[in-house]
Amino acid sequence: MADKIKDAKIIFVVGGPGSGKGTQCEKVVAKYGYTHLSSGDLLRAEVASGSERGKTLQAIMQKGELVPLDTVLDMIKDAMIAKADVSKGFLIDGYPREVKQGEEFEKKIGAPCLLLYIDAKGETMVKRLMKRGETSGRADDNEETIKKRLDLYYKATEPVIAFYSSRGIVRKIDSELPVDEVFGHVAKAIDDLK
Ligand SMILES: Nc1ncnc2c1ncn2[C@@H]1O[C@H](COP(=O)(O)OP(=O)(O)O)[C@@H](O)[C@H]1O
Ligand SMILES: Nc1ncnc2c1ncn2[C@H]1C[C@H](O)[C@@H](COP(=O)(O)OP(=O)(O)O)O1
Ligand SMILES: [Mg+2]
Repeated sequence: MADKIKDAKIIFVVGGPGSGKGTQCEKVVAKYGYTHLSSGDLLRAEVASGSERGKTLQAIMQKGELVPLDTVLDMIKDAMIAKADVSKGFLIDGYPREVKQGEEFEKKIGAPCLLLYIDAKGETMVKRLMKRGETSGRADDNEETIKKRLDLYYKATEPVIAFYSSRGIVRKIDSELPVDEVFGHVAKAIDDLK
């Protein structure tokens, strides 16, 4: 496994709920052809399959909590293996959500070369998620769950940024700007890798 993907770049995309991670990842895919793996999307696909495991996951996500580390890491790992031969880079979106997830990822898969920290204010994220909730159909895009997700982000995920900052691979991106301007900064961070 580690062998197969050793030449591919691994980029962690971290930010609060509704900060714009998915939006920016789509644009990176379009410009750079990297493989986008969103932990949330992988989990929602499992829920959509109607499996027993999916039902358990749905209940956790609806409460705004984190699903067990092993579940999400296995899903990401399987998805990476499936693309290992063709991918020049992986965008790991929504992972790690706590420091422990980062440590386990590195033990089982490899080290990231960049962490894109997609940063928006709490009130901005809430506004965007309430708007997204009008059409997303997502069980967690409602006021009560959004508040829990935000609290958990500040408590569990922000320490991830400090953890990787000490390694010098964090690029903080101001996501209050319009989408294309945000992408300008994202693209710069990726271009600087070369
Ligand atoms: N820079 C931005 N300016 C305004 N709206 C944005 C911006 N980035 C994302 N959005 C909107 O905010 C919502 C959340 O974005 P999304 O990419 O799904 O965030 P995340 O994956 O971090 O939860 C979406 O409805 C998206 O269209
Ligand atoms: N790395 C991870 N560890 C544990 N749970 C995760 C996870 N990634 C996603 N989940 C679960 C809990 C999240 O509240 C939910 C939705 O995640 P998401 O789609 O990444 O949200 P968003 O893009 O709005 O930030 O899925
Ligand atoms: Mg997302």
